Amino acid sequence: MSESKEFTLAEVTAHNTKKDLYMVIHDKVYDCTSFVDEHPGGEEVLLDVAGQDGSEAFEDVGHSDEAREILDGLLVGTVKRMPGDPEPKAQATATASSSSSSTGFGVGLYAVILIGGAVAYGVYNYLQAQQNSQ
Ligand code: HEM
Repeated sequence: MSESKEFTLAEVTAHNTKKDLYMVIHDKVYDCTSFVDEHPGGEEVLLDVAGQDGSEAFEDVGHSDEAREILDGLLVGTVKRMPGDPEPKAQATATASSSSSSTGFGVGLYAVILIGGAVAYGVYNYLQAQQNSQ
């Protein structure tokens, strides 16, 4: 099998058993069938993401360079994204976290405007009172 073969996500999904296990990591397709029994983290975790995008699961563990070398040896192709396919996992997470942090900033911004307005109003009233008393 050549490394340049392209798979749609639907094609990868079909390889979801212990005897035929493909996995997508960072938009590359890996045939992990021969590695299932050797995985130091056990076969269960690999079966959990069989035929799916395992990028997040793989990165969460903080696999070593050695693990990444093994991964290179299992490469069979790349993902061919079709219209309507879900976004790559890693990117989807980044978008989600950046949008949540921008929401936080939005709330903070409102607070600054409100407090700033209240302070300005207080100062204005104070100055008026000062002027009136003169
Ligand atoms: C084909 C993809 C994968 C390869 C080649 C691989 C390879 C390895 C290797 C070599 C180790 C030993 C520690 C290290 O060198 O980092 C390891 C540990 C581990 N892996 Fe994976 N792994 C893969 C996918 C996954 C996935 C998808 C998960 C899901 C959570 C996972 C979970 C773990 C865990 C929990 C350990 C720690 C085991 C321990 O220290 O007791 N691995 N993996």
